[in-house]
Amino acid sequence: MILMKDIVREGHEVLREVAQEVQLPPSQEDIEILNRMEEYLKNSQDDDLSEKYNLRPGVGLAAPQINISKRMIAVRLEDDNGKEYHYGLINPKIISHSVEKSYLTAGEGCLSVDRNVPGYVLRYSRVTIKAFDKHGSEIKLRLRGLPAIVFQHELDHLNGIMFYDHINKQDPFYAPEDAMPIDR
Ligand SMILES: CC(C)(C)[C@H](NC(=O)Nc1cc(F)cc(F)c1)C(=O)N(CC(=O)NO)CC1CCCC1
Ligand SMILES: [Zn+2]
Repeated sequence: MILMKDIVREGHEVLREVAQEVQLPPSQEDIEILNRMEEYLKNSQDDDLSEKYNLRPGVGLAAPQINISKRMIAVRLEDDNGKEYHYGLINPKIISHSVEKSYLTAGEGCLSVDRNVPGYVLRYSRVTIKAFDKHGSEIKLRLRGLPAIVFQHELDHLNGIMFYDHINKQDPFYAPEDAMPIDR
């Protein structure tokens, strides 16, 4: 199982690389990696297991964060309506997005960043993502709200982008008029 020691922290070059596309259909090895990433999120959200193994509760994880420079991400969260988003995606890409932006009013953190970096991270409010699942089938996801934020955060990791790269240097809490705040 993935433990916190397996999650690379900022400063590790793999977090600044553009990850490699995964060959389809995915190999057993790649499927196993994706399963372990999904399992980490599940374990980290289980009160007993997260305490027992000292896991930081995560809602998303990208393969580069476990030092695997491949285009795979795992997401596990529920939105405000209780809809579950449990996904393991291969070669995800945004194929369309809103002009409007959204941001978490609490700012963002990262499992690979052991410090607080205050400021708003502006992201597209709505995104359509095309990806492949572990069976190699193509899937399309239309996302908004917190799920859209999480998927964009994970996708950034596949392109070597950290959340704080988006924070306005002059005014970290700058948000355009028409941006939509999302409270946790
Ligand atoms: C780094 C950490 C703080 C653990 C963060 N969790 C998180 O934001 N939880 C959360 C947020 C909400 F808005 C509502 C709620 F119910 C729980 C997280 O897992 N990640 C995953 C990560 O680092 N992936 O690489 C960072 C998030 C920041 C915004 C999207 C993902
Ligand atoms: Zn992150």
